[in-house]
Amino acid sequence: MAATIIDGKEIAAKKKVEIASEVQKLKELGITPGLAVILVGNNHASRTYVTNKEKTCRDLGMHSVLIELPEMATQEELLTKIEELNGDPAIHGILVQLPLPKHIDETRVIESISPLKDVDGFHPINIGRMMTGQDAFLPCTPYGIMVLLEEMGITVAGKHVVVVGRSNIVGKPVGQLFLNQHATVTYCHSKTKHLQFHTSQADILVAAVGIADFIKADHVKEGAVVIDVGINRNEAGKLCGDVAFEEVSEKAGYITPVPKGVGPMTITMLMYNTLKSAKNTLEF
Ligand SMILES: Nc1nc2c(c(=O)[nH]1)N[C@@H](CN(C=O)c1ccc(C(=O)N[C@@H](CCC(=O)O)C(=O)O)cc1)CN2
Repeated sequence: MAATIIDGKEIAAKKKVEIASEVQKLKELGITPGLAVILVGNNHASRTYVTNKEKTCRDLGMHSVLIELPEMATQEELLTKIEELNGDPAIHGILVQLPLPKHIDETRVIESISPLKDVDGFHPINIGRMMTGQDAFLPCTPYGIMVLLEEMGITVAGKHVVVVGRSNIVGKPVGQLFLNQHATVTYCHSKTKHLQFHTSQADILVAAVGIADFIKADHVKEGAVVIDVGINRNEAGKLCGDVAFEEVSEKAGYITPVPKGVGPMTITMLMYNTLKSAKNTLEF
């Protein structure tokens, strides 16, 4: 039987209505959640994401600031800008769009953002808090995946989750979030031997490798939940995920499509984190 499609666009739309309503309540108390997004250089995809972030902010009634720096901006210029935003009371969230140009040290930049405004959830303090189960800003794509499963009524506790990929942005943190919810987690990566042996045992399989159509039906257990985090272009230039959707959807129980699966949740959870940060400034 064909898999149930997890409609990320629809779930994101529902969440955004909830966020917009919370934003209105906060505005009545005199606080408008504010997000600053910094874009360095001319990466075409990054510009599209940043424009979508700005638009979503406006749609939800939030304040949004876009700071554009040229490709050749120095690391010092970027750090000075972040320092300014760290001290700006109208800004509750700061995000530096990744990837950065090669001459800029990404780790140094992420660590310069105040952990209290790190709505991307990439700062080591937020990562550490997440790992120890404390309140933290959770990275938006992994957080979005957890919300998708919750909205679909898919339980996580006791499940065997296999994550293929170990990036700092998606693979590592998503495994941790599953562990926090009492799943048994296996990480696979480019050096993993017998990949299919591992993936075919997964109750929930997360593909975050960045290779078009990498996960085939043979990698998947009958009835598994398959989460596709990939955003790739195939030889024909068509947007596609890490999962060979046509064949895998014949075997899986649930599957996220690309586009309109995990992707729309990333920006939605960014809005959620910005709202959360603004709420944190409320004095009781
Ligand atoms: N500072 C950050 N940089 C990057 C992040 C991030 O979370 N923080 N994630 C990605 C890019 N990204 C947001 O920044 C992002 C990627 C994809 C989507 C999305 O909605 N994708 C659509 C398809 C879009 C298309 O047509 O190209 C989908 O899957 O439906 C949203 C946000 C790297 N950088």
